[in-house]
Parts: sequence; structure tokens; C-alpha cells
Amino acid sequence: MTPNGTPTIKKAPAALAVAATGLRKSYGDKTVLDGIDLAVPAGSVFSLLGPNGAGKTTAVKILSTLIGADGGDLRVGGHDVAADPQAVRAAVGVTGQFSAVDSLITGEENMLLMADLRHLPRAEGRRTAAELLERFDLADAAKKPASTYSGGMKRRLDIAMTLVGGPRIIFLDEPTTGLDPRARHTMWRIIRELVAGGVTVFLTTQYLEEADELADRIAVLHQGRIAAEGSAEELKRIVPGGHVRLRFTDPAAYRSAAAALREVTRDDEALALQIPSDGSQRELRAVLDWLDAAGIEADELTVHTPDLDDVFFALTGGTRTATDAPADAHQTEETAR
Ligand SMILES: Nc1ncnc2c1ncn2[C@@H]1O[C@H](COP(=O)(O)OP(=O)(O)OP(=O)(O)O)[C@@H](O)[C@H]1O
Repeated sequence: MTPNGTPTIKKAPAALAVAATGLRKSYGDKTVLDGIDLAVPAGSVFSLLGPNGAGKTTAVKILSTLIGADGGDLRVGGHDVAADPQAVRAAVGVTGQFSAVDSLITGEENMLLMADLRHLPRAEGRRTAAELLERFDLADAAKKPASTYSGGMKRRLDIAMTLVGGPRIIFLDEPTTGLDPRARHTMWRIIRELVAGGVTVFLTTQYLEEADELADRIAVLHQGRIAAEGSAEELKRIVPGGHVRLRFTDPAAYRSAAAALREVTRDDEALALQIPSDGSQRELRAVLDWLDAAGIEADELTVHTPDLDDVFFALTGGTRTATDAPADAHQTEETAR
């Protein structure tokens, strides 16, 4: 009740599939995770990003009970990881960087082996294996040895095996590393379908583009701590470099706009002006109002927001080189008019 007698309405917090507070892990005197907090709402995709050796795999191994933490309050699927690891294991599936697929046996045999490990009754195991092989487009290859599968097929079999027993939370540790673009897109579709079915996905990746495509929230792990966390859009707004670009075809209009606007960068050759902006709706509206007030009519207006690579390199202190630039960097340019 509030002081004036009206009842207070408490909003129930969204259920968390993964909740970690103060997660710590060291190897000898090397601190890998220095007290990190993670909160992953059920039914979402969460991506843990970090440079090689940042501790992503260590975090996945701890949260899926494969190794112990040195400290922290960790809950996965509502279960305490330290006190009730069996319940956590029953709720999660893990696909690691190194495939669990046995190449010497067939895809179907791999699935049935997993069904045995999950203690599924024989008939249910067979039914589940057949359904998942069909769903992941592996039915035709089911009776062939996995050694004959392509990288993409092996990865699909790996995920299918992870799904035996119907885990509600899956940890995917770099699920598309080494796959060609087509196989990677297939994997992204599979991940989206899993999430549409209510599964929570905890994803580590070295591809910023992948986190951008899939993740509802992204945490950047650097030197044992979470350097930044948010949606891809929120993260992109924290690095400088965003701007609105105005392009003119009439040199006279360009010159008068350049004279009227302060704090702009001129590109006399392209007849283009750049106004610093974080790309948010509020700032964009302010820029448009400002242009209207000055009577400036550009022929083209584009908004450039920094991409995740900019964020990643800004946060982890690396320098971005030309070879780091993604091939599809132009996708960050949105034509507004
Ligand atoms: N069993 C171990 N004993 C000692 N050090 C370890 C052990 N496992 C991992 N480390 C170290 O902990 C750090 C984090 O490793 P981890 O595999 O979690 O990183 P990662 O972010 O997953 O990197 P990558 O993208 O390269 O897989 C690394 O410096 C690694 O060498």
C-alpha cells in the first residue's frame, strides 16, 4: 500500500533463463572472469562477445555445469548451479566449439546414442531422432557415416543432438565458426526457429555481424569484466562516429548550406556535408528542424550509425584495420530520404 492507501501494483520481473551475479573464475593466478553479472530473459537470444581468450567458453562451461566457478550466485533455468547441477543439466543443451558428433557412426546412430544418454525410452528416442533429423534436413543422410557429412551438416547434426530431450536453454559456443556463408545462414535460420519455439539461446561468437543479426542483447567481455551490455543498437550509439550526411547536386546550394551550418565536415569534391549525430530519432529530428529553419534542402540525406565492429574495437582497445571492415559495411547506411 502507498501512504495514501492505494494498492501498489508490483510488476513481476521477466523470468530469467540465466542469472549470474559476481561470477568469478581464475586459473592459477590468471583471473579469467572477474565477477561478472549476466541476466538473460527466457525466450531471448543473448550473445557473449569477446576477443580470443576473453573467457567466453569458460563462462559457458560454468553455466552448463561442465566446470565449477570460484564464486558467484548462478542460476540457470531457475536452478542453483552449485546446489542443483543435475536440474541445470536436465534443462540445458550445450554445443561446444568442438563437435560432439562421432564421425565413425551414422547421423542416426549419433542421435540414438544421445537419446540413450538422455534416458529416453527406446521408442521415444527413435521418434525424436527421426523428427530432428527431418527438421534439420538430415533425413536423407541419416544412414550414412557422419564422416561423409559436410561441415554444415555436421554442425546441424550437433545442434539436433543438443535438442534431444527438449532443453529450454541452449548454449551455442561459436556455432558458425568455420562455416561457409550459406551454411552460416542456415544456422541462423535454425537459431531463429528455436527462439520462435520459446527456447533461450546463449550464444558466443567471434562474428559481430552474427550477434547483430541474432541477439536481443549483447555483452562484450574484456579483461574479465563486461565492458558494455545492451542491444546492438544501444551499443552502436556509445561510440562516436555517427553522422548525418547531406549531399547536394547544386554547388551554390552546397556552398550556402556549408556557410549556414556550423560544426560540419565538408567534402567539397562530393558536395557533401557531415553533421555529427548519434543516429537517435531525437537527434535526427533536431537536425531536420535545424535544416528546415535554415532553409536548406539537400538532394540526399543518409544516416550513418557506427557498426558493431566500431563498438568492439573501441571497447577492447584494439585498432581497426582495413581488413577488419565487414564486406557489407554499407548496410549501416540508411537512406532517409
Ligand atoms: N583449463 C585451463 N587451465 C588454464 N587456463 C585455462 C584453462 N582453460 C582456459 N584457460 C585460459 O583462460 C582464458 C579464457 O579461455 P576461454 O577458452 O574461456 O576463452 P574464449 O573467450 O572462449 O576464447 P576463444 O574465442 O579463443 O575460444 C584463456 O587465457 C585460456 O588460456
